[in-house]
Amino acid sequence: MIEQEIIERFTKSDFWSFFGFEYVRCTREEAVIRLPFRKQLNNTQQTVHGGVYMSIMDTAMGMLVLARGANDATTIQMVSNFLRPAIEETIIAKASVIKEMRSTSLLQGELYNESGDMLAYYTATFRTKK
Ligand SMILES: CC(C)(COP(=O)(O)OP(=O)(O)OC[C@H]1O[C@@H](n2cnc3c(N)ncnc32)[C@H](O)[C@@H]1OP(=O)(O)O)[C@@H](O)C(=O)NCCC(=O)NCCSC(=O)Cc1ccccc1
Repeated sequence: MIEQEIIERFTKSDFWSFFGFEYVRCTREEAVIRLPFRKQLNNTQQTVHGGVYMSIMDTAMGMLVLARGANDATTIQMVSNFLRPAIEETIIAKASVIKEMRSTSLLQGELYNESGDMLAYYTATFRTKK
């Protein structure tokens, strides 16, 4: 059972509204959030900044780890494979758990545009407290 309180803690945070994330779903299997384009997210090449890619993915992964029952969690490692620039388009982040261990969780994630093209692929490790 997914903790609604965790989802609300994320969606009501200042960080969430600063970026303009939109909640799609969070099940035990995956967390999905969206980020509609606005020009403030662009780098100087007029593509969405790589740090924005990592921010939405870290947020989706953090939500999933906590919603699955960890009392506390923090990212200790995250690898971003930037596959395609986002040019004036909505970004969709999908995070899932590969393996939950005693004190760490291994996650994977993908970013897509609305056409279904993969923009980036992630693996990350979260330190967790049960
Ligand atoms: C807490 C800790 C990770 C480690 O505590 P410390 O006191 O420094 O060290 P201590 O020695 O006590 O280690 C304890 C245990 O940990 C282990 N270990 C340590 N390092 C590593 C490693 N690199 N890799 C693997 N394991 C490691 C160590 O072996 C030990 O294991 P043991 O207990 O013997 O089995 C600290 O370095 C830290 O806060 N880093 C910053 C994290 C941060 O800022 N992330 C970004 C913000 S998150 C975000 O924004 C997303 C989000 C949103 C919402 C919700 C969720 C997520």
